[in-house]
Amino acid sequence: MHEIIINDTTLRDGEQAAGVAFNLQEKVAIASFLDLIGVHEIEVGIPAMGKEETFAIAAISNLGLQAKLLGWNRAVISDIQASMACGLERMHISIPVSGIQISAKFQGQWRITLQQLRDSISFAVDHGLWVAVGGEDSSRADENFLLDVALYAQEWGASRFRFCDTVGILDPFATFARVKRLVTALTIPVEIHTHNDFGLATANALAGIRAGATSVNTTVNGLGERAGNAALEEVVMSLKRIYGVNLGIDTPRLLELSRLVAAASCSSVPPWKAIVGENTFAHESGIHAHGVLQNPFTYEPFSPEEVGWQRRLVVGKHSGRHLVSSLLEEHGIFLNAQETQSVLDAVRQQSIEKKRSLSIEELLNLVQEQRYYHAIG
Ligand SMILES: CC(C)(COP(=O)(O)OP(=O)(O)OC[C@H]1O[C@@H](n2cnc3c(N)ncnc32)[C@H](O)[C@@H]1OP(=O)(O)O)[C@@H](O)C(=O)NCCC(=O)NCCS
Ligand SMILES: O=C(O)CC[C@@](O)(CC(=O)O)C(=O)O
Repeated sequence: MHEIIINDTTLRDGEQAAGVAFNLQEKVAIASFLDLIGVHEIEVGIPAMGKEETFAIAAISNLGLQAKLLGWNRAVISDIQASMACGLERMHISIPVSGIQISAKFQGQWRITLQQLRDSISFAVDHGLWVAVGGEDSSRADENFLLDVALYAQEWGASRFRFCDTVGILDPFATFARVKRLVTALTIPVEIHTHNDFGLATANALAGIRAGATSVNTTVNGLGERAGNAALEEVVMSLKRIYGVNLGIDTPRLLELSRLVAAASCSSVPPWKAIVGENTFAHESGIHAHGVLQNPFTYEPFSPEEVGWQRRLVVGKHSGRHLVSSLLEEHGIFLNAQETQSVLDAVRQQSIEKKRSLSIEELLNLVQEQRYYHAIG
């Protein structure tokens, strides 16, 4: 597959998630960690937001990171000036491209919209800046109009065009077709930006890449507006494991990064969240655990260590004899078939009462209780 750039927007679209507000230290820590694990580009924020944001962005910009840093701007010259004042040299300029957005923001005057885009690209290019343009709501735009905007952006000096599925309404097939059309018509690279309103953000990001997008927006844990964005960890691991594309990202540190962002965003990651959820390499069910005990790949797509986890085998309502025996044998306890079954029955009962799996200590206590019952019975 072609070269793929990860342009992570945890610090911009991620932070736009309702109720999330990173402080200076958190922004710096997240940017530094993204850089440390090898993320290629970071959209650091929106300098037009004012003092606190520009202070944090300037601090990141002064770190001398390897990753390329982009500031997000409206097609407004004062926004770009604010980005320049932070020391940024790469500008992302966003412009609405759908009828509904142009009506709401530019009273339907698409000529004025285009003029503002041209003026802001020219301003940035004249100041020696690298410019990317984002077509906000590209997925709901008239396809010919979208293409015209992208071609104008290219002609006016933009070096990349971002296709945004702003309200996450496309499926992977439609994403592929729309992005392909842009990739075929443009000479500048295309970036894909997807939202998760129907749970398709990662699938759509991959479809965009398959269609020829060479750059993809991600956020850690899929954080972002409404249902969020394509998750960094999902995109990176899908590219690595499904498509065999190694981006040079230190994937064993993805879990640490996820925890950093979860703490900074005061939001916990669901246990079943792909790649970084705590259940992703936990096995409780009897049939699965039996398989995993023979060969972990029976029920794992790749090794847990590859993303920073360790495999967990836990006993609970759905467990079977093989798992119970195996865990007990690790603690030097060898039971016969009947004893194992009675421990398993007790595990099921306790698990239902407690509404969770049991810890190893609880399992060992159960064995002791069972033995006691047998002794007095
Ligand atoms: C950018 C920001 C500083 C502007 O604040 P504000 O001046 O108080 O204005 P509002 O947010 O209420 O309204 C947005 C304005 O930007 C305009 N606008 C929206 N998108 C635009 C674009 N891509 N290019 C140019 N103008 C745009 C709107 O038409 C509206 O203009 P108006 O003030 O002339 O009516 C503020 O919205 C902010 O801090 N935003 C950060 C988060 C955010 O909105 N992200 C969304 C990215 S799409
Ligand atoms: O970069 C752009 O042009 C738009 C990016 C955006 O994130 C804007 C948003 O809704 O916050 C989107 O999804 O359209």
